[in-house]
Amino acid sequence: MKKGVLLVNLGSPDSTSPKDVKKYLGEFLMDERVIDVPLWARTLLVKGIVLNTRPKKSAAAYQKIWWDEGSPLIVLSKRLRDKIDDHTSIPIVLSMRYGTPNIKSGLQELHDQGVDEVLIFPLYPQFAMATTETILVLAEELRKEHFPEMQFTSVPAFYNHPDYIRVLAESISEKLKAVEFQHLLFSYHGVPERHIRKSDITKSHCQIDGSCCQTASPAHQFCYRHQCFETTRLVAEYLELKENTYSVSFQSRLGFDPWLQPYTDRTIERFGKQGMKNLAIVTPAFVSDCLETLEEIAMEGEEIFHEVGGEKFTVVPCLNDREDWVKVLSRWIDEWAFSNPVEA
Ligand SMILES: C=CC1=C(C)c2cc3[nH]c(cc4nc(cc5[nH]c(cc1n2)c(C)c5CCC(=O)O)C(CCC(=O)O)=C4C)c(C)c3C=C
Ligand SMILES: [Fe+2]
Ligand SMILES: [Fe+2]
Repeated sequence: MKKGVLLVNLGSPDSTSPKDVKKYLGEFLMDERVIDVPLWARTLLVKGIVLNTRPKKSAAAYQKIWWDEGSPLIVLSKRLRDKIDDHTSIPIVLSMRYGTPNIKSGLQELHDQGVDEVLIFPLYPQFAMATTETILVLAEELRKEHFPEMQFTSVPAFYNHPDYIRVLAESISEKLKAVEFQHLLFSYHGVPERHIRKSDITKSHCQIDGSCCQTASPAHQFCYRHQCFETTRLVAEYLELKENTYSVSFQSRLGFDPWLQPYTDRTIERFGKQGMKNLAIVTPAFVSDCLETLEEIAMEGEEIFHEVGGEKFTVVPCLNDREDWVKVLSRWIDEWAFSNPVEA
């Protein structure tokens, strides 16, 4: 059998035009693992309401961060793929869950290269049904329908992997070594609380209260909230951060359901109002800089902080195509490809 890797990230619109943004948001938000309500309700909400208003607003936000080469998320993911490709001999293809290049074309590309054993590699450190799970489910549907001879293995969430923690912690320490900051905020993409309960394999562990995520449980294999806290705890331990000098918040909420709290925008506002002058922020749910880090955090977040009296707002870049990150990913891929040889 011949091995290959499908790296998968979230995806972006093809351009910043409201038409392309509408197409992208339509695909994204009609995913039953993103907006997890019955099809009729999702259709009414997304096609009847959200797609009539949000594309214009989102397109304006994308225009603020778009690069000459295209969407930062896609450009940075391509750079990462190319650098990994320089380190390893097995085929590496990049796909996006929404928009282009899509997962079907990625699998086709691997198939055309003779690959029949594929490592599906969702580029998300923490598991969520709206990210990792939707990739794995779609890939499996496509395999059954179009590539039945292929075999898939997938990379589990790496939120607590020592290599990931080290690289993330080093990236923070590099950015902050010459910066004075009073507090480091770990801002993760939010999800509706309902998603956490749905992913609870024990069906009773996740209460989304003060203690469940700190109490050992098999539910944590699929608990996004627990995994965010663990990433934070391990990075804080690595960097020897003192208690009360760091905390967790959740950004990018959409709609009226309760999402994971505390919300990032309100946290930034509260810090400023309490008199904090220097705030640093890191966004570990994203491995590539994107709309949510470059616009929502680095632009809007900074504006909120300044409006309430904050002075210095430092944003740690995502891992993107950092050399140590590329080396870690290449090694993980090589370990999968070469430590487990399939008999001829
Ligand atoms: C309504 C539901 C959404 C859920 C649940 C959600 C979870 C989730 N998303 C990411 C990563 C990214 N999201 C990005 C953009 C984005 N996310 C949503 C909605 C949900 N995300 C929307 C509507 C958008 C589009 C922009 C907008 O209109 O606000 C991005 C950036 C994409 C880019 O092109 O740069 C990323 C990355 C994670 C990790 C996650 C759950 C853990
Ligand atoms: Fe999102
Ligand atoms: Fe939990």
